[in-house]
Amino acid sequence: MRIGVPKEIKNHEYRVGLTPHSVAELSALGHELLVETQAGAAIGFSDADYVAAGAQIMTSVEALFADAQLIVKVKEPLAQERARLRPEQTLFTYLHLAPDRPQTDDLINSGATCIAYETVTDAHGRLPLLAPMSEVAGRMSIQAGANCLEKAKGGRGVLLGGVPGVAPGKVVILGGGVVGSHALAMAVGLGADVTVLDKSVDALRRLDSLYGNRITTLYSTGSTLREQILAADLVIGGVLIPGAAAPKLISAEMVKQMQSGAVLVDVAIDQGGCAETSKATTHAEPTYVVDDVVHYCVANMPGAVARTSTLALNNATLPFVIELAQKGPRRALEENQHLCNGLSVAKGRLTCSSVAEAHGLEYHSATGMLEQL
Ligand SMILES: NC(=O)C1=CN([C@@H]2O[C@H](COP(=O)(O)OP(=O)(O)OC[C@H]3O[C@@H](n4cnc5c(N)ncnc54)[C@H](O)[C@@H]3O)[C@@H](O)[C@H]2O)C=CC1
Ligand SMILES: CC(=O)C(=O)O
Ligand SMILES: [Mg+2]
Repeated sequence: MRIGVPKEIKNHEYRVGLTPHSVAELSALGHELLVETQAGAAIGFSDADYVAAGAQIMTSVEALFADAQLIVKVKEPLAQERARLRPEQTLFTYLHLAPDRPQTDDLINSGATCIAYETVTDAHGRLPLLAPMSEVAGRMSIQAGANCLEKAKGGRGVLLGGVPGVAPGKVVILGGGVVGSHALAMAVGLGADVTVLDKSVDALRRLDSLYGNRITTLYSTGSTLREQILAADLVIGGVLIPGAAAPKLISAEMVKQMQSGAVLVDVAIDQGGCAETSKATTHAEPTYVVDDVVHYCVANMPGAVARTSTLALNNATLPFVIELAQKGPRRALEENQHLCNGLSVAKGRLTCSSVAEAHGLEYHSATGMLEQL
């Protein structure tokens, strides 16, 4: 199969879909790898490294999209990339379609087979291709939040760990999944006072068994949530309903009542964000202020630590890329239900029910579409 790896073009996005190590694995299996020039250069993967791994370097991204049967990326395709997709092509990347109608419409119109990393599942009901980036973003959320709490950044001038004789900062984490548990590890490491809220008692039980009375776990209800948000120095938004738009747990009215200079790091922004006041930002301009609350809403946080993130992402995606390449998309999707759970768009139809619901569009079962691929 001809596999194309374009250079990412989102703001400050330095990750790349396949590392030279992954390219070498695919190349050894007899696949043809087309890598856009400089695709990994920013994180130390030179064109020469890709050539040594068996790739052909493409100076024209148009030619790459025209030739490749499978496109492997990191971020959702931007408008100019979507315009290059062809009906015979398979796209394998993060999509985050529920909060993004223009992208949803373009992918439907492209006719391409679009598989979203973030809804591929595993045998334990987890999201193995989202997890590595959630680990990165969860860990980063505390360093980003600590930074925003500094006065010069608009924050309330609180040091998360406190000092002897002064209480630590109060961190409230919404969602005790992958983002939440990795944020928790960092916040505890810094010596902050940490509370985690979730609707899943199992998630809270797991965190309680790891941290005991070092942290507070709370079942999330309207009133526990409100009480915690209003008292917080730093709020981390890490909730997820797979594939769906994030639930708006923090109203604009709650933001008004938060402490002046408090910080919200809304990691869930890639699914639309969990606060009514959240809107996506970029690494170039990561924050804005609403009612004295600093909002950090970068939708591609792991792009900032792109080398670590690319390696972690490839560890998880490579087996699926190999399966797609070896079997072809139709047989790979037919034989692997977990991969098929990632199928979002096929032959101009939406095959992810939560995305269809978010946009009020018609849903077609993925399995029903496979015979047309
Ligand atoms: N901004 C960025 O750069 C990145 C964003 N993300 C996003 O972070 C979010 C979280 O991802 P993960 O931690 O991997 O998900 P996860 O599925 O591991 O955890 C989500 C948790 O939220 C809980 N939850 C769902 N609805 C809730 C509610 N109404 N109240 C309280 N808890 C609720 C679930 O029970 C679950 O424990 C996702 O939107 C993901 O796409 C992930 C990586 C990078
Ligand atoms: C998950 C995601 O949106 C990212 O890693 O950028
Ligand atoms: Mg206020």
